[in-house]
Amino acid sequence: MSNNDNKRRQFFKNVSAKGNIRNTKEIQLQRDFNSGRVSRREFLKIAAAIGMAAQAPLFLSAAHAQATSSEEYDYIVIGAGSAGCAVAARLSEDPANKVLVLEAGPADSNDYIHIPATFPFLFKTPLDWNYTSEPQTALNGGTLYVPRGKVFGGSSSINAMIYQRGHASTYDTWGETNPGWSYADLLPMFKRSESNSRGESAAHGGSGPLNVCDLNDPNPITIAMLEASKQAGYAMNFDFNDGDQEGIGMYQVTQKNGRRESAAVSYLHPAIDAGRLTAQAEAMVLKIIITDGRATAVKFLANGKEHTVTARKEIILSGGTINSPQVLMVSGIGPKAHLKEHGINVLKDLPGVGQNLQDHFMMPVAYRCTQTISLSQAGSEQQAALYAKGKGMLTSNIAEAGGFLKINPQSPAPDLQFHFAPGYFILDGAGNPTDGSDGFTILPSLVQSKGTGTVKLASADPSVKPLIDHNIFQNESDYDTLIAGVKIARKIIASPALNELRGKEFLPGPDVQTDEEIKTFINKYVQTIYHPVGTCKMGNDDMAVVDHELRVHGVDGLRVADASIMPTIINANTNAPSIMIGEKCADMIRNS
Ligand SMILES: Cc1cc2nc3c(=O)[nH]c(=O)nc-3n(C[C@H](O)[C@H](O)[C@H](O)COP(=O)(O)OP(=O)(O)OC[C@H]3O[C@@H](n4cnc5c(N)ncnc54)[C@H](O)[C@@H]3O)c2cc1C
Repeated sequence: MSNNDNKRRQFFKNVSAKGNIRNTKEIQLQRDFNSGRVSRREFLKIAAAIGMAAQAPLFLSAAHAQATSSEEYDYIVIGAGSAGCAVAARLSEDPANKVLVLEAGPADSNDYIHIPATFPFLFKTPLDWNYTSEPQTALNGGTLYVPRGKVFGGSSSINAMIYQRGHASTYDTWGETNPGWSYADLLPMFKRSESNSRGESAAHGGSGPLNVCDLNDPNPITIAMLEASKQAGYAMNFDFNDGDQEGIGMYQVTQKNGRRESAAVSYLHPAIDAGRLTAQAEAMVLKIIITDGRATAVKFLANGKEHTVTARKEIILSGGTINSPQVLMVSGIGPKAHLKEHGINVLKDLPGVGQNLQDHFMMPVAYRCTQTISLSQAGSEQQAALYAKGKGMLTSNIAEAGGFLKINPQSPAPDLQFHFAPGYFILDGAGNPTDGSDGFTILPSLVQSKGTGTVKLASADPSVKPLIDHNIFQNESDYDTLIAGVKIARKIIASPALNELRGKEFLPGPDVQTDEEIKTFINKYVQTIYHPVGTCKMGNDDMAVVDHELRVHGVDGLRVADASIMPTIINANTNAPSIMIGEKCADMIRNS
């Protein structure tokens, strides 16, 4: 049994003992509903009777929404992730639009999605596409783990819930060649999506579907890390999204009452419940069908059978940065020579499909903690009881705080981000000590990496994982930023505010001091921050895949709306921008 399985079991024992997770009756009801033994109406009635009503919409599987080959829709959205949920829900606001969402993964009924602190338990489960990069030259053949949500909500159902938009200058650069994409153009989209618990302001929305708030119960270690940062000389930042990104502070999170606000919770479920759209779970899209240069239908696999549904108006591909280029390529849209290599009939030669992969990279500076107050204690009965009240460690998003600094003074935006975790977070959690000890971690994060990578097909068969090559540290200067980050993390941790909590340095460890030693350590412990973007980039150059209205160049009736369209990576976490892209796409379709 893996370390993760053990943790899951222990955690479940404690939490379910307090009855805060669904009880046996609720689980049985869910099973009966999923298998079709009870109808949706009966489900809601029984859920009300057993006191599950408030949560019931989350557990309503859309498995009953079966699209069949004979059906036609106005819009078909491929992928119920951050962007897909937003675009589909917005399009469905017009009752004249018949909208279908096809999602390869299941509905989001797994408890670990909704309990914030348990998202790493979803890694490498069936709710994760569970990709691994190709061996990386700079890492001496080492690989990077690339989790991607395969479930309603997509990656927003398994992410760390940090709410960030990134620096305005990145969008302004996009806007130079893509009309309508400067930060000033996009701010209304960010605000429209957001309901910030601090209220509406010039920078924030107060009544959008996506709930954003301060953490209900920040860990005392996090508070001490902020104080230590101040002592180390860094400015405090109360709001990273109001135009001034630099400094250190608490992160706002996509949560409500201590529960996750995924794009499915905020956009998709309300639309399903209102009967405005059809969302089909466990429907794996195999191919977009192009007839005479127009995308007309989608072929998908559900319950072991292939179906083809027709789109009267448009198809919107929101499969995410890894899967969207794969779906395009297996459908005949992509670099000619590469498609031919796999025996795919080339319908549109677009050399940029799968190119321009960009990501963020981070690494742990971890210390033992001398008090038993870190997230290692999150599975206790006491914490389970607190969780029932929307408090305690289970409401933690793990990366509770952090900030942004500019290491290279020429950089238009901060190039180094920090993630502060009041627990261990080493090698995607898989490298955490197994002794149950307490610890904390600062993760310096490279957010303006200079290289680009690729997503290529391993096969024409859509069920075969594509080849992901980050080409990490293609540019030697990227090391300098992370090495600077390690030194700053150590400086912060050495500050007096952490005197009562600081144990021994666990990683890199006292022996690792020179730049060369730190570089060797980085090559062993670096990981992605799970922010791949750019593989179907927007623009009008030869390598662009979509135009500024997200329409695939040279193919009618087909748009891409997800993180893959970013021409350059923003310098912060990518969920809110992906949702914004969904909002923007819906707007452009409505106005077309
Ligand atoms: C572990 C983790 C932690 C993260 N932490 C944060 C964070 O704290 N803050 C933040 O801002 N960002 C975070 N991110 C990044 C952020 O969540 C993503 O950038 C964002 O969700 C991407 O949205 P998307 O719409 O591009 O793709 P996704 O949300 O990944 O959606 C793609 C959807 O398409 C579906 N799909 C793909 N192929 C097919 C197919 N063939 N047929 C049918 N369906 C298909 C997928 O199953 C998925 O549901 C994190 C990501 C991960 C994985």
